[in-house]
Amino acid sequence: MTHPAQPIASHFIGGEYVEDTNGTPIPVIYAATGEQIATVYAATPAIVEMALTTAQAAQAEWAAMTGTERGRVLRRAADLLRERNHDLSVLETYDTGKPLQETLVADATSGADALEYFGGLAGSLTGEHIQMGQDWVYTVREPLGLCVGIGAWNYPTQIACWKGAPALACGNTMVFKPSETTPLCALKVAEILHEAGLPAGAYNVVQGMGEVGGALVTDPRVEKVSLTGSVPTGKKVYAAAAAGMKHVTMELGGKSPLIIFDDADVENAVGGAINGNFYSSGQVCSNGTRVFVQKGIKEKFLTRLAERVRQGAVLGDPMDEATNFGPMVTENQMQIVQGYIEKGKDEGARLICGGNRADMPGWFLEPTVFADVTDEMTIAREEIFGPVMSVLDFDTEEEVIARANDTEFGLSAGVFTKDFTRAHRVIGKLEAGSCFINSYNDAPVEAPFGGVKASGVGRENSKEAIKHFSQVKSVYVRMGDVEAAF
Ligand SMILES: NC(=O)c1ccc[n+]([C@@H]2O[C@H](COP(=O)([O-])OP(=O)(O)OC[C@H]3O[C@@H](n4cnc5c(N)ncnc54)[C@H](O)[C@@H]3O)[C@@H](O)[C@H]2O)c1
Ligand SMILES: O=CCc1c[nH]cn1
Repeated sequence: MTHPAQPIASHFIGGEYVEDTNGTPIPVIYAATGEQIATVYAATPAIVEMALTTAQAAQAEWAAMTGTERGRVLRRAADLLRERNHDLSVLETYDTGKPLQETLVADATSGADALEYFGGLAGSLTGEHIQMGQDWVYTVREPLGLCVGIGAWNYPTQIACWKGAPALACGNTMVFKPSETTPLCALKVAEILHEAGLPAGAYNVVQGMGEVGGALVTDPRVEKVSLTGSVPTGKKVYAAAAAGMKHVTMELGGKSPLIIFDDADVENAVGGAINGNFYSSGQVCSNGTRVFVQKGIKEKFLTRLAERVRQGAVLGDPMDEATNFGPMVTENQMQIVQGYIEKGKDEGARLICGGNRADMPGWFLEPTVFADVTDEMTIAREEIFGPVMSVLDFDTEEEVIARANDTEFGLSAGVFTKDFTRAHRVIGKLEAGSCFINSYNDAPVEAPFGGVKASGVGRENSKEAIKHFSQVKSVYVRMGDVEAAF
């Protein structure tokens, strides 16, 4: 019998599902059991061509609609996502393995927020009037044209919406390629957008690995590439886009610092460290995986952290809403993370809790905390993308700022302290794009999201995203005669 997660077809192009079984088969494995629940086929060159031609052809009609009309479609799609949140969350859980307790509140709901927010902004996209004596200049905010979105596997619905919503609000069309690991959810986003009234072809989904992504990025018809992925992929995609002088948004990896001062509320700091390391089993780009704890509260912090992790983490069937900690997305990702745990032990970090594969089917790892981690250790330098928290000690504010910034990454950073003067002073000196004070990992659509340094270029969400999916035309208008030299 066909599994309920099996999509109607692999791709969504021109407002309908499209299949081409000549592409490489991509098995979809449910991470909680290891069972194959669906198969999709990577896009062939013919499918890539169909998607690009269709999206390019749809752009003029979509851009010609008023912003209010475009916004109405996006807001209708947001309503549909919310109405169908339960089914979409179940699908997200099948796609990623993340527990339903999480997907019910963080995935289709976050996608709906993006569609609602950018739908609301679409009618307000205006230019400026600049008076120049009698003459004047006006500016027009124009769409870029055909945009490509490429997703990572940790938030398949959210990423499809975070890229699609601002692109469409500005009058662009999109071809979106989900991660080959989680190909299911973006198809539903495309289906719902068209059900909400999007013109056929304005948002298309094609499946495939890096090769398909590469074909999309290098196509001369594409004006903009928005990637969510790792730093190595980001460097390749940015270079390929630059060769065609394309606009880019790069949402890449991190190794973010979370700094906890002696005066912090310990329970809140522990809560922040848990949210910053164990949500989605640690598979979150912005995670604060280097937890710097000032020496005065170190042992108190570690004791409460270990108690809360041991007593609170419920590993189990992700479809059971009592489960709050799911498996790694793939067996391969689990093995990568296991390798880092072994490195942590070998390099002398002190294991506080976890450290093992859980004794159950699927790719489950225990939430793991290392203490006495030093800056040179591999687990303190490389993005692990799994449930492994490194706790490092520090003495002074100046010292911790320098150590926090000593990384190629710059996605996020957090500070816990009761001294708000210090909180703002420290945040002001941290090299990171998305920061938190006495909190961690909040990502509302109203706030810009993105990194500095190797963690990325551009911003998603908020009004900032509009700037990254549109360009400004300026028009000088002379009201009098033209003076010329001859
Ligand atoms: N900053 C953010 O917003 C954010 C959010 C989620 C995940 N991430 C990062 O994503 C990474 C995990 O996701 P992943 O393993 O899927 O990343 P990845 O870099 O392996 O793949 C990301 C996407 O790029 C595609 N791709 C690979 N090579 C390509 C090429 N040459 N040309 C075009 N496309 C190509 C993949 O098929 C996939 O769809 C982590 O580093 C994580 O930090 C960042
Ligand atoms: O994984 C990165 C994007 C994100 C952060 N918080 C929620 N989604």
